[in-house]
Order: sequence, then structure tokens, then C-alpha cells
Amino acid sequence: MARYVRIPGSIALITLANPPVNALSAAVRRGITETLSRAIADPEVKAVVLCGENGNFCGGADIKEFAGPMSGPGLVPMIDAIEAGEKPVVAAIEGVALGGGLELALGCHYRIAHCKARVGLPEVTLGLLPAAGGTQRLPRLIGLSAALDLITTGRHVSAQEALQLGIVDRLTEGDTLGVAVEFAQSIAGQPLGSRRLSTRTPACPADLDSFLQGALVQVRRRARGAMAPEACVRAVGAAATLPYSQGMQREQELMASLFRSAQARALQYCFFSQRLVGRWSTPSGARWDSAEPRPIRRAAVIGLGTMGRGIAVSLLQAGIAVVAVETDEQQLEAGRRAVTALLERRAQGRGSEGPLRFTTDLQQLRQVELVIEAVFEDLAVKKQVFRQLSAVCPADTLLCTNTSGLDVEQLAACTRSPELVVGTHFFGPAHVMKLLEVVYGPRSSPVAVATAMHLGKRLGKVSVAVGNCPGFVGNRMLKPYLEQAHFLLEEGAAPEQVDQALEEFGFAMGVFRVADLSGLDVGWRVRKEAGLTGPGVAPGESPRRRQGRRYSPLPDLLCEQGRLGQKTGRGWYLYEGPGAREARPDPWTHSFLQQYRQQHGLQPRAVPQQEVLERCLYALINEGFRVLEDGIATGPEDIDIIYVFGYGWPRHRGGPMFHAGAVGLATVLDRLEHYHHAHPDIPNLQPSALLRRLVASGNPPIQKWREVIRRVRSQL
Ligand SMILES: C/C=C(\C)C(=O)SCCNC(=O)CCNC(=O)[C@H](O)C(C)(C)COP(=O)(O)OP(=O)(O)OC[C@H]1O[C@@H](n2cnc3c(N)ncnc32)[C@H](O)[C@@H]1OP(=O)(O)O
Repeated sequence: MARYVRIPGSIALITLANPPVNALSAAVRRGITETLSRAIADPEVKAVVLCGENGNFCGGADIKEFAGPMSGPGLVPMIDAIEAGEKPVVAAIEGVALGGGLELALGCHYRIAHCKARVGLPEVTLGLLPAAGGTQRLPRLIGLSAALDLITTGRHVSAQEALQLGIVDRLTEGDTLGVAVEFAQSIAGQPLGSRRLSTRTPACPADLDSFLQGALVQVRRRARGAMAPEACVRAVGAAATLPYSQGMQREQELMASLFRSAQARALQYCFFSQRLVGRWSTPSGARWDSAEPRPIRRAAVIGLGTMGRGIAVSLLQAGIAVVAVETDEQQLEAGRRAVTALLERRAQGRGSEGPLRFTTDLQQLRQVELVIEAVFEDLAVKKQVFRQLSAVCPADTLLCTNTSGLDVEQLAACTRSPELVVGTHFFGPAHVMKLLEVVYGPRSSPVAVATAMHLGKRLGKVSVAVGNCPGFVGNRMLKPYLEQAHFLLEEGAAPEQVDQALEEFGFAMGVFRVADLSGLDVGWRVRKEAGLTGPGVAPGESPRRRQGRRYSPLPDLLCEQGRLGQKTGRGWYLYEGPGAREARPDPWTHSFLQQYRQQHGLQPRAVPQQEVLERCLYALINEGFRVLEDGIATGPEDIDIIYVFGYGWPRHRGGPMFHAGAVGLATVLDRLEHYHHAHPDIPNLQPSALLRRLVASGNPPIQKWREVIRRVRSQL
């Protein structure tokens, strides 16, 4: 797992060999320890070069090993031995040096990197901290402030930035190993003194205490309730205040508090789930490893509203040529100005964009390979667009819809090639948000799904393939969550109380703040179309019952009052004015709710925070189990990735399905039964068959759910 060769010029070359990323498994650590001793013991060796096989230096500790007992040599003594040795060690960094990989390089006396390499300490994203000396050596190398930024964000740094910061000593555009060997020869025999980072004193801001306090406030705001960022701040703080050996001790203590934590388990689950969803399959047998994506060079976006603009920018930034289409000159001009402004804002430091054309003429789409429709969320309008697209585009053009929940199959049915129609559900702002739901209809071909999934990857998104049903995965599960929030208001809660419970759980924004931000009219329109409110409601129907179940007209009533959220300056909350962002509890809403309850004979009660969480989250989770039963999502990981990347579910809680497992499926079942008993007119609270089956199967770990899902599906 680490190869050793002596090369001319008295250099020993140690190569980490654990593809694909040379993770520091026990075998690799053993290999490094043994080969280093060999180099040190060999009087002919004057310097050592450390590199990685396959164009990657090292992706860090082997995350797969974290779940089991640790064996083999520890990283810390191994890196300490490199640093303490009398022979210079040069790290030759190609590809990535991340986490333990960068810590290993920091233990070396010199670092030479290829200009395309990336370095970083992303442990915080796994619920950990860089506990192989990273929190102590990096501040001593680049100063406390820069080190804190890297360690608390976990961001990857380009080779150029790494050179500027002083993390690497030299960049090369060519043969990294050759340059490193030559360099090692040139410094052999020189004193190592301050090249040993542990001997240095870190550069610190003048007012250290308030700097560290400010850093704590910032990380708490960024990831509410996450433990690792705070531990990172404390560990880096120790580098400033304690001698190296005591700082290392502090690093280990802080790491011990994180290593087996539920948050670390959740974040590591997210890491592997993100990769698992890339290995998609569909019930019709299409698979990621057999379906070949089509190359996409030219695309069109239909509709330049907020979503269309973001989608166009996203495509352009991936180097794809875009034809942007609107219905009339005025709309086109507004779209042109908005897209240009977005591109200008994002231009700095980015690569070249694909060419962009604006038109009102659909005939201009004769050359495109893919179209993304992003018009108004109205099935009849979208059908019309698909008919037109099918008439003008080449027959083999992939036609995608950005609908957030309409029936993809009905759109496919309007075209000549229904097998080339898929949903590409972007999340706003589309050029920023990382999630793409790729929706396959019953007739979507493997190539169509593969092309959309591959496109998502090219756009830098996490793509999840899901089946076709109202709301797909994300919005389908959101419906019972929203519904519970409205019912809780009827029963006595205030919007800010519900939001506070959800925000303390870890959501960046509670359900009512999000509704105000997105605009209450979005859901209103959908409910009108579904006949839940407006002229489609059967005369004489009770306002609090629809289609045989409990219904809350509260959001409809707000819309009727012109309270559409931030854009009108009032919604569930009050704002300084239209477009303002700071939400203030609104006495109007409180008295409106009071009157509503009186009018409907509802006795308000104090709703405990626990009930807010259980009813909102377990209703959402219960729908998640139904999504799995129905085969709309392949596994719980798909749902969790959708929620973490698209709906602000706190990553350190792993996603809704992971959370259900962490709470205990029997507990979730028990609470749903309790609430369903109390509210028999809310069918969403009735526990799903799959949840019952999983509990009956002894609460298996989430990685084993797929087996139970298969059995339940085969019986349904
Ligand atoms: C204490 C803790 C210490 C000291 C640590 O070091 S914790 C680990 C810190 N390192 C990281 O967080 C890096 C994690 N990896 C990545 O960010 C990326 O994998 C990558 C940038 C290194 C490469 O990205 P990419 O080229 O897109 O490839 P994949 O992400 O798809 O990865 C390929 C397969 O390698 C597996 N992998 C990657 N890193 C590790 C790792 N550190 N340990 C174990 N396995 C790793 C990854 O899961 C992929 O596996 P498969 O899905 O193909 O089975």
C-alpha cells in the first residue's frame, strides 16, 4: 500500500498506492511507516519524496474505517516521525491533498504542487476536525485567521491560492514528481529547523479573544446546532494559546467528543449517500453503468422567469451554448437584462461561458440537442409548449421540463418522441442550488435519464433520479409537513413558535419564513388548480374539509387579503416594506388567527415544541416511507440527499429518513399512531405499511432498508 524505490541522486521515493484516492487506510499507514523507517535507516538516502499513485496525492483518512475499531499505526505518530526525521521529506502533490492527506503533507518539510491540484481540510464536513495535527500545524504555517477559514469551512483551495497562502512552496505545470525529485536533491543536507511546522509560532490577530468569539458566533450562525465547526474553532484557538504538544492534546480531546457522535455518523452517511445516488437505476431496468449519456453542446431554455434565468446561467457556466426563449420582446428584454446581470455578478474568476442568444422565435431551436422548459407552472400552458417544441426541434432532441410537480408523462404524450422527455426539477436560485431532481416517466428512455443525470453533474449539481408522481419526491413530502404547520396554527400555535422549533432543530428557516420568502401565491395557485380553494370547490363544502379529509384554509385566507409574503411586505410575518427581508411577528396575524379559531369553535391550546417537531417532521418522514413503497425513490439515501441539498434539512442530521432511523423507527411509529389517533381526519398521520414492516423487521440499519422495501413492494 506504499511502494518504496531508491532513485538516482540518493533519493527515496515513497508512493501511496490505494486507488482511487490513496486514502490512508491501516495498510497505507503501515506502508508509510515502514518505508519511511527504511529511508531513514539507509545511509545512501539523503532525501525522501512522498507522492501518490494515479494522479492523486491523498484523499485523507479512510472514512470507511471510521465505523469499525481502529487498527494499524496512528496518523499522528506517523506524521510526527516524518517531521522529526533528519532527512528532508518533500510532498509531491498532484490531484488532491485533503484532510489527513494535507496533514501528511504538512508533516513533510516541503510541498510542491501541480497547478491543477487542490488542497483542504474538509473534516468538518464529516462532523470531525483535522485531528492529525492539522489544527496545530496549519495556523503555524499560514496564520490563525486563514487557517480558521479553511478548517471551519472545509473548502478546497486551488493550487494557486495554496501558493499565495503559503501552504505549498512551489507550483509546477509539468512533471510534479520530476520537479519534486530535483528539488529534493537540491536541499539534501540543509538544516530543517523551521521547516518543522510544529516549532513555529502562529501569526495571530491582535485581539485574539474577540477574534475567536466572533468566529464562534459565525460558525453557529452558518450551521445551527452543528458541533464540529465549534470544536474546530476551539482547536485552532488552542494553537494560538498553547505550546504545540498541549495544543495537540487539546486537538485529540476535542476529536474524541466528535468521533463517535451522532452528527459525525449523519455527515459521513451523507458523504456516501451523495455518491450512491450517482449509481442510479429505474424500475424499468435503466442503470447508470449501462446507459450512455448523449453529449450536450447546445441547449435552449424556454421561459426567462426566475427559474429560467438561473437555469440559463447554470448551463452557460458549464460551457454549453444557450438559446434563451421568451414569448414577446418585452419579456425577452427583461430576461436578457436579468441573465446578463447574473452572469456579470458571477463572472469573476470563472472560466469561459458558452455563447448565449435571445429570441422570441422557436424556429431558432432547430440546432439544439436539449431543451429545458421553464414556463409558468400550468399544465395546459406546458402541454402547448411541448407540442410546439416537438414540432420544431429535431426528433432526437431531449425535451426536459422544470415543473416542480406536474405529470411528466402528460407532457411526454404531447410529443413525437415521448421516450426523450424527462423532468429536470431545478431548485431556486437555479444557478446556486446544488440539487437536481431528474424525473423519469414510464416511457423515458435510459439514454434520456442518463443524459439528464450527466448534465446535472456537469452543472455541478447533485442529481437524483426519481419517479413521476405529483410533487415527485421533495414536494410530495413537503405537502404533509406544510399541512401540519397550518393545523398547528389552528390548534393554538403562532407562526414564529413553529418556525423557532424548526430552526432550533437546524433548518436555516422555519416553514412560515420560507413560505413568505417563496411567495404564498405559489401554493395558492396549485391549490386552486387542485380544486381545494376558489371557484372549483363544491358549494356547501365546509371550509375545513376537502375531499373527505381535514383541510386548513389559512394560507388561502392570507392570499385573499393580498398577504403574499416578502414581495407584498406582509405574509405570515410583517416586513419593513415590499421586498424587505427581516421578518417580524405581526400582531395582525395573531388576531387573525384568534378570530379564525373563534369563528370555527376551535379551543386554542399551548402546543409544546416537541409536538411541533414530531407532527411536522414525522408527517414528512411518513410520506417518505410511502415514496419508497411506491418506488418513486430507489432508497432512503435518495430522499435524504434531496432534502439535504434542496430543502435545507440540516446536514448534520443526515436527512429525514436517516433521522427517523436515528430517533428509532419504533418511536416514529408510536408517535404517528398517537397523533393519528388524536386526528383521525388527517390520513397523512396514519403510519405507512413500510414503516410498520421495518419496525416488525427489528429496526434494521438504514443500509439494509432496501431489502425490506423490495419485499413490501412485491406484496403491494
Ligand atoms: C480525522 C479525519 C481525517 C484525518 C480525515 O482525513 S477525514 C477524510 C478527509 N477527506 C475528505 O473528506 C475527502 C473526501 N473525498 C472527496 O472529497 C472526494 O472523494 C475527492 C475530492 C477526494 C475525489 O472526488 P471524485 O473524483 O469526485 O471521486 P469520488 O468522490 O466519487 O470518490 C471516489 C471513490 O473514493 C471514495 N473515497 C473518496 N475519499 C475517500 C476517503 N477519504 N476514504 C474512503 N473512501 C473515499 C468515494 O467514496 C468513492 O467511492 P465509491 O463511491 O466509488 O465506492
